[in-house]
Amino acid sequence: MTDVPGISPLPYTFLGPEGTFTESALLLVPAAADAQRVPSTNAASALSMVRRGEAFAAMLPIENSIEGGVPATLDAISNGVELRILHEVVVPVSFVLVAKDGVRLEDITDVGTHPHAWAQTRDWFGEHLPHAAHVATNSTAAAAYELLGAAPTFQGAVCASLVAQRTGLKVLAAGIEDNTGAVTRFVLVGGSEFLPEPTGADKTTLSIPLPEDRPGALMDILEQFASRGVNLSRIESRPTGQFLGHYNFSIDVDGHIRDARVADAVRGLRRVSPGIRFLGSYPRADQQAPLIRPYDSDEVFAEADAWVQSLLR
Ligand SMILES: O=C(O)C(=O)Cc1ccccc1
Repeated sequence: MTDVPGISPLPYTFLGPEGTFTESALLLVPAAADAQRVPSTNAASALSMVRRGEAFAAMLPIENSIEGGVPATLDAISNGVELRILHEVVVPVSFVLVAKDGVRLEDITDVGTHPHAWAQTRDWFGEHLPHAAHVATNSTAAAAYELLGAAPTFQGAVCASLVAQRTGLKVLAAGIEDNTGAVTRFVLVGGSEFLPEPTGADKTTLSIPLPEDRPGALMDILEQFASRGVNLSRIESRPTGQFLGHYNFSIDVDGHIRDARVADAVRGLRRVSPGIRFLGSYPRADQQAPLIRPYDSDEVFAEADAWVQSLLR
């Protein structure tokens, strides 16, 4: 495994088209801001580009503080050829409602946007356009561009103000997010040959199939983290699609796979759920170092290992 190279000859891809919040997040990564960037239609096609070696890495939204995980991203990284999260970016987002010239607020019956943008503006629409129906699009910018197409299926779109500026669409309302403190987390996903170096403030993402349908199965998973003092910062279940009641747990924990306590938890998880996927260890956006109990430090793990080895000699 190698550290992430600074410069790549391959392009970066992102949930497009141009003007998505995901593109703005990608531009915050210095190496990507200087590289070629190619939009993808959805998470699955972005990751296919990486898997085929046509893109170095893909930037995708993974979670926000209002609606939780982004299912399309969680599913696309948990299935198929293994990939690694290399980097995360956390940004606040603000939305505008746009329409073509001449369309008034009261003319809007249907609104196109990404499901997470709709979830973050629900109260505003409840108050100002209570009868408006949501039409789901692959991204916010895709909705805005559809308004300019031949046969839009909605009259209004929720997107970034940047898209309104670029397209000339009229802003009918700005700052329509219900919660001004809401943030979205984006991840840069690359090939499984990369592993960013530990920084002391890292995150590890895992996808763990619930081993079998029996009492305590989830407890067995969680116990692996608890007993090594590994803190969870996100846990979500997604159906595997195989049969009803079969779930993958998508989990973020504090720490790097090179931290002894995280590696030991992952070893335990491999025994409990052999289908576990390691989806990467990467620096935390907020640079917050975790609290580690004295007996969960690398040194104490190493001492315990050495002691057992000495017993076997
Ligand atoms: O659709 C976009 O612009 C995206 O980048 C996805 C998204 C949607 C809503 C909030 C944050 C990101």
